[in-house]
Amino acid sequence: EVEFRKYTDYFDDQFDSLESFQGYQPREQTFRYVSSEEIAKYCPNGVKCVPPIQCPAHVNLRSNEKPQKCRLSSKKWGYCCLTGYNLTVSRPDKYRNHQLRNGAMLREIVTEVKNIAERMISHRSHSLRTDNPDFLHHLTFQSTNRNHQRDGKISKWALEQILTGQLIREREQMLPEEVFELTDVRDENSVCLQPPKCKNTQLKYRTADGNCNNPLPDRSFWGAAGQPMERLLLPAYEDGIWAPRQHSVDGSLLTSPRTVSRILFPDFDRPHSFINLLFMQFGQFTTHDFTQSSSIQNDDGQPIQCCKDDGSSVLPPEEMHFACMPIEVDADDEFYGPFNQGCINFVRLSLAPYFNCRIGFGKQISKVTHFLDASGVYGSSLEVQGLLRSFQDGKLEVFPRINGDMLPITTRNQSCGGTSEGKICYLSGDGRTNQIISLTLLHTMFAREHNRIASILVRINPHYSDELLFQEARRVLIAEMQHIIYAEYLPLLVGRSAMERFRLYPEKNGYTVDYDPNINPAIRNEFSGAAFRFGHSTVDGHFKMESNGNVEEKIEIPDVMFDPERLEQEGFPGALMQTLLVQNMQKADHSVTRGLSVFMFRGSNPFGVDLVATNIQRGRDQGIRSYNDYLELIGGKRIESFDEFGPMASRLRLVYRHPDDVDLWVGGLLEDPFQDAVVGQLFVEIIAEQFSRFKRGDRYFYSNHPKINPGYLTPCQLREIRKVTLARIICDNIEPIVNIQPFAFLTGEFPGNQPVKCQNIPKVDFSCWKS
Ligand code: HEM
Ligand SMILES: [Ca+2]
Repeated sequence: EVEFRKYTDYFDDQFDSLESFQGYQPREQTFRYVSSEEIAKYCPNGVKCVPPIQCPAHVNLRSNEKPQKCRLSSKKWGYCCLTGYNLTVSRPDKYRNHQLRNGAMLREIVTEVKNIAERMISHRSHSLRTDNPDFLHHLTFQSTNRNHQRDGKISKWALEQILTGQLIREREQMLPEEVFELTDVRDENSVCLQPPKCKNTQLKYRTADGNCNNPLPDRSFWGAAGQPMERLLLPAYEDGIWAPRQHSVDGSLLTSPRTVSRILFPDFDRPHSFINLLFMQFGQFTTHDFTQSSSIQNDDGQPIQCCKDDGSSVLPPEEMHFACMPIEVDADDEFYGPFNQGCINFVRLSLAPYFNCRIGFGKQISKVTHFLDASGVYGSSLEVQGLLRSFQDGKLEVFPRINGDMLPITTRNQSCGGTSEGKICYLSGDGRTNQIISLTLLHTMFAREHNRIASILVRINPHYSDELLFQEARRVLIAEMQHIIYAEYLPLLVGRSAMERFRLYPEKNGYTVDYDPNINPAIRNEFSGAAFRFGHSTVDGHFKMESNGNVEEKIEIPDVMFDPERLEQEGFPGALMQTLLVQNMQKADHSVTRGLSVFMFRGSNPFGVDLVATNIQRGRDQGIRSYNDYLELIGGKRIESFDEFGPMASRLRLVYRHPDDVDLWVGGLLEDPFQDAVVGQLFVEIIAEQFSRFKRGDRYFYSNHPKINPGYLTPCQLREIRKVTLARIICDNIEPIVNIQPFAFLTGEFPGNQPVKCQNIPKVDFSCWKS
């Protein structure tokens, strides 16, 4: 505690002396915090004391302000906070109170339930056949160089903890909070995970796995690969620990997500009026930088099967793995019915272990670094980074082919599905690269950009070693990506008001001093499990490939999932990029292409997986609370009648019993876009909150001041990075693009965005990198 105070004071001193900095505009102070460490009895007039989760760290606080701690009525401490204080979301109180047993009895219980937990985990159930469409779905959870054994071990530890907690609660009828307070639930065989240690907190370059970003010793792992997702609100797990949300507030079972999908998410062609498919594809590419969940597997590492072999129905309970949550399909399903498919495979997500054998509610693991650090290009571990480098002149390994440099072809025969002997599949920093061909194209483009930067750097600094060239080029590429995200991507996605309220616009000049070591950059479940999945609605079912202004070929997206081979056809990458630039994306609404909702990953099957149903089931698996709770979190009014959803009311009534049941992903997409944003207001808030964490919780954020960022850019370099646009990167790396709209995410028809010659798009001058 003492050390921590010293550290934050140190930051404060820095910030005070920085105010005179060029470009740093002190904002009007809305509220002066007293002393952060003191716990106040009352908050100043008009300010409420709320649990920390309700006081998002970014709103109305300046970099040098820390929220005042205060005493909540529950005796715990909270924050004096200007936002979120009208929140009343509370946990349903359906557990009987209980007196804790004495220590000896507890130990006995722990040993007993641990044995049960272990038996559950090692029970080997059916493994999914490789020709099942869900097999490809399962592949999207794989990392580039997955260490099966290590992943399996960590997943096992986590499950053991959680199942132990669940079993104790059930047996002893305890409140989840009481279970969490048990301080010692280990026995002699327990393996307790310790927080990783960071040897050097002043490294110039980011680590590969994101460790050592936060300079405080007890937080150095924040945002690192393998750390859990966190939450905006407490989970809606039905037992408070990990049981999925499966019941309506009236006690009946929630409707199957497949039924919700059929009734609420038809496939309409509703193109956005001025945003193109590149925006959609860049969104998925960015997603894969900050999140990758993982599904629980059989003990031997094989994917779990939850439906009968022929898919006609779910497995009988005694044969079903505890991680199964199969999606049931109605007999009258107009799509799956004729194929006699009564069941879609679905397996729950892996969890991250708590440190020191503590017990808490289930927290889903994310396998990639939570930071926006181009981990999709470089991998989320040193091991993968090593695999991707050529170790010559700082470059990534690529292979010159007919269309220019291509990513290495992976020899792991499963990366494009089990039945794909001889299929071409590429290797990059992310395991999902081959999922759809346009994603593979972006991975190819950014690998080329890295090598382009490295080759310029070696020219101006011939004395640099391979390592130095690699790290410098990586640092530049990460800065470019961060700049594109905050300057070009986000303003379209969340709109002007949120960009301002959450202070997300990149500064025009000078350094930023926004970093706050109190902000954990970790992904929120609500963000990755719901809000950022808005993107699924923006996907178009076809790529309309043009030639001289005529549509020459319509490529159906399921035909280019896990099958990127066309990138090797002469001219194809350029033609596909041109399509992404000119074809409009679909609107973010309650319409999703059948390419995702029934044909996804169909391979050679007549039917595929339903991504809409998967998103809904995933939210329930993660215990994401219902739409209404989040409306309240952002200060909105709860929906009391379905009529408030307008024309969708009658359809909603068919699939939900009560407005409080509406799943977050569903409710969010039913909202009209908020002002000039792509998504509705609730998703705007959740997304902006997260991107403010990516900015303010990342010490290495490209524009951070030298006193904050050990890998800071010089003023001259920063000035150059601010010239970067996605259009420039496309010009530099994708042939034969010679004309392009300056603002790459808007179609060329958008006023003022007519395509211009590449030579008229500003370029980064690398002379600032000479040393
Ligand atoms: C281009 C076609 C796309 C396909 C085939 C696709 C497919 C998938 C699949 C299969 C999952 C895992 C679902 C689960 O089991 O929970 C997923 C997750 C996700 N997708 Fe997509 N997606 C696409 C585009 C997008 C776009 C455009 C965005 C956002 C702009 C997006 C955002 C997400 C997010 C945030 C997740 C959660 C990732 C995680 O935490 O593991 N996706 N997607
Ligand atoms: Ca990352």
